[in-house]
Amino acid sequence: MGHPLIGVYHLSKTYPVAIKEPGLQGTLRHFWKRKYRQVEAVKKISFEIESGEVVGFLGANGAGKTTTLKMLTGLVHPSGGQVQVGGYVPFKRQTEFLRNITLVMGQKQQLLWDLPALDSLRINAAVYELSTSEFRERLGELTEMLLLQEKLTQPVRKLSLGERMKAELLAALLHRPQVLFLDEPTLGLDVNAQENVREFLREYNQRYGATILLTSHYMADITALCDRVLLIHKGGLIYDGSLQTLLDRFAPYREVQVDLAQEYSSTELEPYGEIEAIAGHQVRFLVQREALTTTIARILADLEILDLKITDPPIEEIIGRVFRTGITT
Ligand SMILES: Nc1ncnc2c1ncn2[C@@H]1O[C@H](COP(=O)(O)OP(=O)(O)OP(=O)(O)O)[C@@H](O)[C@H]1O
Repeated sequence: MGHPLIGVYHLSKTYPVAIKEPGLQGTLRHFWKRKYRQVEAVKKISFEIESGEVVGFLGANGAGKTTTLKMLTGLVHPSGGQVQVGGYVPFKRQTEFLRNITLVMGQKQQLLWDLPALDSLRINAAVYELSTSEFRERLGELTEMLLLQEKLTQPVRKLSLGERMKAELLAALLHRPQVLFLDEPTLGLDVNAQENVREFLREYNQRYGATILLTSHYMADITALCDRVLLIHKGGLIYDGSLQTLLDRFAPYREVQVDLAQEYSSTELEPYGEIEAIAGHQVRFLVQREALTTTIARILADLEILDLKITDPPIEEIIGRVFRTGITT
């Protein structure tokens, strides 16, 4: 058996954080003699990822996802354990390693605000030493996949958030990396733009056999792209396995959102499922998966409704359940 493409073994990161005591005395003492507290952001996590996999990396705010991605890309030095990506030690930041990977952070941008994206892309092409024909060919291909045609010649500040994110992805993928680390690539985008980005990532994975590790707060991103998920909680890895198993065990219900044509009292609505929230004419129910079809049939038959939507419960809700119930496998 060969090595996995990505190997992470007992990887840890502890950040020293200076503590300041309150008041002027504290400030002076802080100045002369700092005291540090250790924050264990990532605690001895281990996992392996094979070439071509798309893996979801889930965890609540502050769980340690970004820190892990930074160790995988060599931006942060691990405090303990080992990590290799494609046979390279990320923190050495060797040119060959950097040519093979990319890191996209939804909340940070690399494109220059006042310039057309095309100008920034030319800079990237020069940094990665692409020939003119390689640049043209990749630009053409990615522009078409991302439906960005006439947008690249406009100053970035004039693009919508979704268009900007797509241009960021184009910039991050111009050197055709084989391993993509994506931190919240759909953050803040509207549903339609989220869908476009997802569709693009799926196509990129299939066309180039690229490996993707991605974090997202949107369950829809994960269900659309990932068969496998890693779940991190307070720095520790608490689940590594199929998404379906996780959903079956910890999200045995779905969320049904109904726009009612008239007002109903909660007593009238209760028989249809556990009421999560009522706001005006909108009600959200939690319904067991196996009761879903019969429940929806009853809602449609009994109530006057304008619209009905079925979604997976939010990621935070699932993580909460996993943690409360505990994983035994
Ligand atoms: N440079 C740093 N110095 C000190 N502490 C840090 C630093 N970066 C992160 N931390 C702490 O480490 C922990 C993990 O943070 P991290 O950003 O990895 O979490 P995350 O899972 O990515 O969260 P989010 O979803 O909010 O981005 C947090 O408690 C955070 O405050």
